[in-house]
Amino acid sequence: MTPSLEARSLSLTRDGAVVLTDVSFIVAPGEVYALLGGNGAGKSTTLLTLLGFLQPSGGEVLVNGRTVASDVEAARAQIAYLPEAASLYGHLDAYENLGYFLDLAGRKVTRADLDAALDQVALPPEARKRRMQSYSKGMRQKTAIALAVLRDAPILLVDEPTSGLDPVAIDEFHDMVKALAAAGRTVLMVTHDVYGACQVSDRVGLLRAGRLVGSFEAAEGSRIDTETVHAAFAERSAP
Ligand SMILES: Nc1ncnc2c1ncn2[C@@H]1O[C@H](COP(=O)(O)OP(=O)(O)OP(=O)(O)O)[C@@H](O)[C@H]1O
Repeated sequence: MTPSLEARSLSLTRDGAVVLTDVSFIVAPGEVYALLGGNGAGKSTTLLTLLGFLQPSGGEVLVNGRTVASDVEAARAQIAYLPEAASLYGHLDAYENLGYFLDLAGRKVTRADLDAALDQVALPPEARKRRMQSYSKGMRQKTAIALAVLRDAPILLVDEPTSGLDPVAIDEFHDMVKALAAAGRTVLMVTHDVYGACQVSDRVGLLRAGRLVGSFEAAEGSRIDTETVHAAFAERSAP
């Protein structure tokens, strides 16, 4: 099966500094993959490279089996990118935001379609007509995920999804990710959160100083062991 996302011996230099070195991973369709690492490990850089905003200095990145550099627009059309702060308009309500961005993407949707997507992410109906500047981070994130669902993007790239969320919102986010994956979408999330990564992911890659130093997979019918990943994360020097 063609992977949804792939990094092949990816290396990258930013402002003369080596930021990624020989990073390789595969994310299969319908899989949740967490790229875990500390500050400055290269997680966001990896996402930006998959989106074609940064160019590899070595190796390549592929979306659905095609090198991103060969057709950046085709790659981006497959991807919904959720940056840490969801970029929606505070002076518009949820319906207006979704309508505006879907219009830009050339999608025609009805109010019923919007409500169905907002139901799916459990955004309370009474909030939907409120300006988004009054939303909590969790509510903004739900709206952004509803947008990704309505755009029908098969791949979601999510940057630090749970930072600043309360425990209930974190659980809701994890449930959404699992539901999206169960419906066949591929999710790559970058995070510092060992526990969350292990809860929700099929596989976890550990990035340290731009190198992938560990890869963890759940045994059949169980979750990835948080203790093992935490111990690897906490190691000071790369093996
Ligand atoms: N615009 C930039 N120009 C040059 N170097 C950058 C730039 N942005 C990030 N870097 C450097 O690239 C390295 C990786 O940064 P990146 O943002 O990918 O890390 P990260 O793992 O996402 O970190 P964090 O968890 O803190 O968000 C760091 O050393 C950082 O200083």
